[in-house]
Amino acid sequence: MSAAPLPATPATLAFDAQAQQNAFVQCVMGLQRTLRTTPLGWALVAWICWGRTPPAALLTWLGLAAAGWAASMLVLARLQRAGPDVQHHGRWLLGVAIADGAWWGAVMPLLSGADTALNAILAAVLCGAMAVNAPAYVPHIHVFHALCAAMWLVALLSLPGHPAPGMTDIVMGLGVFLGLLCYVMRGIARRVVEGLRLQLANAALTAQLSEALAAASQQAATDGLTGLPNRRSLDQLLDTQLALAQREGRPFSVLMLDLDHFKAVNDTHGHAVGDAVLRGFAQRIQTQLRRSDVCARYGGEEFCVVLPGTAAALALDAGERLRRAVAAAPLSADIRVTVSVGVATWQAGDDAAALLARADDALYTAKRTGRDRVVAAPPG
Ligand SMILES: Nc1nc2c(ncn2[C@@H]2O[C@H](COP(=O)(O)OP(=O)(O)OP(=O)(O)O)[C@@H](O)[C@H]2O)c(=O)[nH]1
Repeated sequence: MSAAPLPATPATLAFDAQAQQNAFVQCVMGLQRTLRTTPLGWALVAWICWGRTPPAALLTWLGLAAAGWAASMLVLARLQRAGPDVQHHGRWLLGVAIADGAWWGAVMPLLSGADTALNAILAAVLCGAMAVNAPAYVPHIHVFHALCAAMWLVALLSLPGHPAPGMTDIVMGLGVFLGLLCYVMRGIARRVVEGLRLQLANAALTAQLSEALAAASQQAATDGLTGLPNRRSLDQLLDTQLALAQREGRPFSVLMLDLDHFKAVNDTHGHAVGDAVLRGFAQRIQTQLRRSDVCARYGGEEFCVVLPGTAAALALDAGERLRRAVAAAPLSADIRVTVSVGVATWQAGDDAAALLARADDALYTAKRTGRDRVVAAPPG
């Protein structure tokens, strides 16, 4: 049972083109392999004909075969270097096949004679040669048809005035065998090419899926408005930092930042401007951080900065730096805002909730004592 063909869409047509190119490359490589074993076929023919056909005829055929073989090898090497351009190089492959078929077919007019048994054996050798060649041509089966046709047509040349009885039957039998071989190989070829297309379709689908998955996980971790990591990412980051702190005693701090009187910005200028201010705020903060520091949107106009490897004093400095950077220039158009900052540094026994709660308390103190200031949470 053959695989169901893919429906014709732009994507599947692209797979078709790609599958054809792959098939072409495989065909060229397969032929090179087969041609390397061809001299064994010559040896067989020479052994069979030795003492039974005139040496001049045998030498003529061997010379013809060697010339055709060398030319085919050269063309295939060139095709391999040229790459999988089926449109431009397909006819060269066809040429190789026709030449191969012709010199194999020349066995009959050149080497067959009055000895019917010899003629039948030669025909059997030709059948074997075509059967050996067939797998190499499977990805490009119409070329195999040309090979068989060329061989049989040249074999037909032996018929007019042939001295041996039954020669017509032998050549016709050869034709029947080649016809059957072509028919069977055609079915196999269809399945192979379909398999190649499905393989490519699968690979493309897998690539699309992993891209979509990467985009989805990126989206799930990012705040849509500011492009900063969201609360979910923050939780993961805090877990990592807590594990490091607990295992290695490495300190880290968090800053809780909340824009001052942000409601007034929305009320005065509208929500869209408020959004622009939040984006400007996110950008401003990011320009002030080290590569290892992470600013996440905690929710609304509240943000949380995680400072890995940072003890209390340096965290306070960082908070102050951020506060000044925000107040220094408008965040969007001519809208200036200030920010209040609460600082908390991890201490043994803290989990994420306790650490954030201490930072939040410090932030609340900053708000309560006038805003636009940085307050560190007391230890304990
Ligand atoms: N434009 C915009 N506004 C937001 C967003 N999220 C929260 N807000 C607004 O932020 C404002 C927060 O107001 P409040 O909690 O009263 O705080 P505040 O006005 O900043 O006052 P203080 O924090 O006490 O200084 C509310 O008006 C929210 O609607 C957002 O994504 N975009």
